[in-house]
Formats: sequence, C-alpha cells, structure tokens
Amino acid sequence: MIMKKNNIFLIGPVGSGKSTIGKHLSKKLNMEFYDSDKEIEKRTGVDIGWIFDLEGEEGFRKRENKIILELTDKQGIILATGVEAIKNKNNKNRLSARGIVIYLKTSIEKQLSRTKHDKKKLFWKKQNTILYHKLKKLEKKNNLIYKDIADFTILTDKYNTKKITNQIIKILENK
Ligand SMILES: Nc1ncnc2c1ncn2[C@@H]1O[C@H](COP(=O)(O)OP(=O)(O)O)[C@@H](O)[C@H]1O
Ligand SMILES: O=C(O)C1=C[C@@H](OP(=O)(O)O)[C@@H](O)[C@H](O)C1
Ligand SMILES: [Mg+2]
Repeated sequence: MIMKKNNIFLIGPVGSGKSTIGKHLSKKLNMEFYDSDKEIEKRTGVDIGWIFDLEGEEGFRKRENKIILELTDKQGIILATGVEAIKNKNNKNRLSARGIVIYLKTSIEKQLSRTKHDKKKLFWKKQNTILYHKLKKLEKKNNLIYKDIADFTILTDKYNTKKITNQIIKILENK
C-alpha cells in the first residue's frame, strides 16, 4: 500500500494518543508498530516507572536513545516515541531523515483527563509536582519544538482516535 517504504513516527505529549493511534494505523496500513516505551520494558523486564526510580530520567533517556537509533534503522514501521525524545538532537535528526513525523497536538487539560485513571502513568504525575503549572510553563516551548520537527500536525482534542487515524491516512495518501 501507500507507505511500504516509509516510516511513520508519532510524536506528542503524554496522553496525545501516540500508542493508541499507532496501533490503529498499524492495523489499517498493515505496518509493524513499535512503542519505544514498550520496547524498553520488553528488554529490561521492568516497567518504565521502575526505570525512572532506579536510574532516574537520565538512565531512561539513555535507553530510549539507544532504542530509537535501532528502530529507525528499520523500514515500513510505525513508531510511537517518548515525549522528550525529540529534544535530543540526534533523535530529532534521525526521525526527520528516516520517516514522516506526525505531531499529535493536545491540550494540557486533555492530557490530564485522558490519563486520570491510568496507573501506568502515575509515575509521570508524581514526577511533576504541581503538574498543571509545570506543564503550562512548558507548553509553548514544547509546542515549538514539536512543530519544528513535524511534517504534519494533527489536533487531537476534539476527535476520537478512529477519526484521527483516518485523517492521518488521508494526509499520507495525498502527500
Ligand atoms: N483523541 C482521543 N480521544 C479520546 N481519548 C483518547 C484520544 N487519544 C487518546 N485517548 C485516550 O487517552 C489515553 C492515553 O492515550 P495513549 O495512546 O496512551 O497516549 P500516549 O501514548 O500519547 O501517552 C488512552 O486511554 C486513550 O484511549
Ligand atoms: O517520554 C516520557 O517522558 C514518557 C512518556 C510516557 O509515555 P506516553 O507518552 O506513551 O504516555 C510515559 O509512560 C513514559 O514512559 C515516559
Ligand atoms: Mg504511549
């Protein structure tokens, strides 16, 4: 189909739908899906929260960089990357060079409401004391970073994941 040779990289904040939309796209486009978080968990045998506790964010990012380097060597995959991964210059260049980068833009309010009951993301909340204010402070800066690297930006607040998936497929078909 359309995307056989190209990779699709999904970027965006926590709760933007990278993992969910990545899975939908994978089924629809018949492309392999990877989630950098899941790959790290698979290889270490522990969940991301544990890695943050044991190795701190620095240790986690090192693992993440390694995985991104490895996965971006592949062709015809969909990859959901970690939230901060694109702030690393090597990752950024690598993603731009190896595929189509899609930014799932999401408001902080939606980020928080979508992750409210998610136990797996608890550590992320714990890390961010007075979370809303911290996120708000980062919002503009992050937006610019994401936009700068993205080939396409999709607003996710008002649409369900199926609609967003179809929207992405349309964009790719018309590209
Ligand atoms: N566009 C959307 N509309 C409604 N719920 C969504 C949307 N995108 C994601 N979600 C929900 O938000 C939660 C977090 O999504 P997830 O795919 O894990 O995001 P990410 O991987 O970017 O953190 C999941 O429960 C998912 O079903
Ligand atoms: O990169 C980050 O800071 C993280 C983002 C979260 O993943 P999602 O963006 O998939 O929610 C979290 O679970 C993860 O492991 C750490
Ligand atoms: Mg995810």
